[in-house]
Amino acid sequence: MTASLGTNQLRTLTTVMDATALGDHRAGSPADLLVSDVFCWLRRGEGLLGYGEIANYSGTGGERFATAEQWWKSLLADALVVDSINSPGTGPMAFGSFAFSKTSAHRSILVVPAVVVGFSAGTVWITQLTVDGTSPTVESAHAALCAFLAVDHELLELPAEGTTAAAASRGTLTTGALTEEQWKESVTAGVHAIEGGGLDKVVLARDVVATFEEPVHRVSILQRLVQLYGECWTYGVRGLVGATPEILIKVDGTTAQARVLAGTLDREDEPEGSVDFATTVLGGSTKQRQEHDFAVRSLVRQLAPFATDLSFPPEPFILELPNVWHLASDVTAVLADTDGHLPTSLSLVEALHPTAAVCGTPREDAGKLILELEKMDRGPYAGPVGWLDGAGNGEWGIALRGAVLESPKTVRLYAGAGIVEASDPSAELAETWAKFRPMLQALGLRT
Ligand SMILES: C=C(O[C@H]1C=CC=C(C(=O)O)[C@@H]1O)C(=O)O
Repeated sequence: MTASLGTNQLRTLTTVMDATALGDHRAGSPADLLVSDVFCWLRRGEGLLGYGEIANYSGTGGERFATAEQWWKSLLADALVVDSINSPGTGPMAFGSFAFSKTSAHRSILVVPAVVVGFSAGTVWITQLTVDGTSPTVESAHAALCAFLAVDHELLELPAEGTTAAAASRGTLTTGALTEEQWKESVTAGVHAIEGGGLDKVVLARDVVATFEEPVHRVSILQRLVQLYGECWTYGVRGLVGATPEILIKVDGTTAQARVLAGTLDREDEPEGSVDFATTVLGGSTKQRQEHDFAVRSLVRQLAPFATDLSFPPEPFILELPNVWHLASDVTAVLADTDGHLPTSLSLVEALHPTAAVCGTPREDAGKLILELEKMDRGPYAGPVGWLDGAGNGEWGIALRGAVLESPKTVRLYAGAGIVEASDPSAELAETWAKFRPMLQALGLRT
């Protein structure tokens, strides 16, 4: 583990944001406040944006969640907090992204920003965080935000509205770890492993690499995802960007919620299709229902020890996204209090990750097969991405429908599909293309 923080205690100040203090800067909606290296967690006009970095944790291995939590707790231990709002996401907070696998070389991170702007239920707040011994004030918080927005404005020539990240620079797509044929062979091997007994489901993913002539604009990727995939959670944590429809866990006080997805239908194959059509096709497919049920059961099994009450509807609903329909189940839990302590969002992430929506059933066997068949390090793909605060609240999505900006002109995209006994390799391959679509659109490689 490595960690960096100033020598002084963490000090934070949270206050209702005064939009007029932003002067010329875009005042209103979160999308107006996106800048090139912003930390981002947004959905339907609500969420959190972070600017700058004052402290961070980074680590690898099986203990990455526990060591990150310890680091966060030690930072909070003597923090000086002034918070006039006191709701999830106010006060001390950090953005995070964790590697999918404990064997990954990719470093999991928690990053404490210098300034946070939050949007929730009509309230807009600003938090300034310091570790350099200075005490934030209402004025210094707004001034710091203005500085981040102004610098970015000077550095970045934003593409005209409506243009896409890569519109100015042609991009090419190349194979990642496996060719399409090789990946289909891996799917066939996965199906054989399931037929052999002991394994019910394995989620197999693949990567493709987009290379551009000109540097891509991270900010316009985020803008485009927010604009096109408003129903999803648009995330940006350093080089990791995307718009996920799946929530691993959200903690708000004593309540926890998850949105479990598994079971997919490409909307492009059925341009005239409606939600009713998707209900019939997805809901009526034993294969899709099986895939979904494994995912729900794995989440519920892992969450149950932390809950006094846990509920989910008997039937999944259809989640309609611009690219696909999914079978979806929202699970709600009342968290159990142990010796006066509720589980934190990060401790639940540790217990729940990876669910059968991104790994398989049984988890251990599926995990081993993924390493063997995918021939790649998933890095942060399908790992938890989101934020936590000082009170234990947080929102953690599963990093799907995303990509890693590996260099200014290179972007690696990831997508996977749940494999069960009835899986057809060509259909699963087509499904990965449907799941690449949000990032391809954001990069201007598809309409
Ligand atoms: C593994 C991915 O999606 C998961 C989430 C929803 C539906 C899925 C499916 O139908 O296979 C996957 O379990 C991905 O987007 O890369």
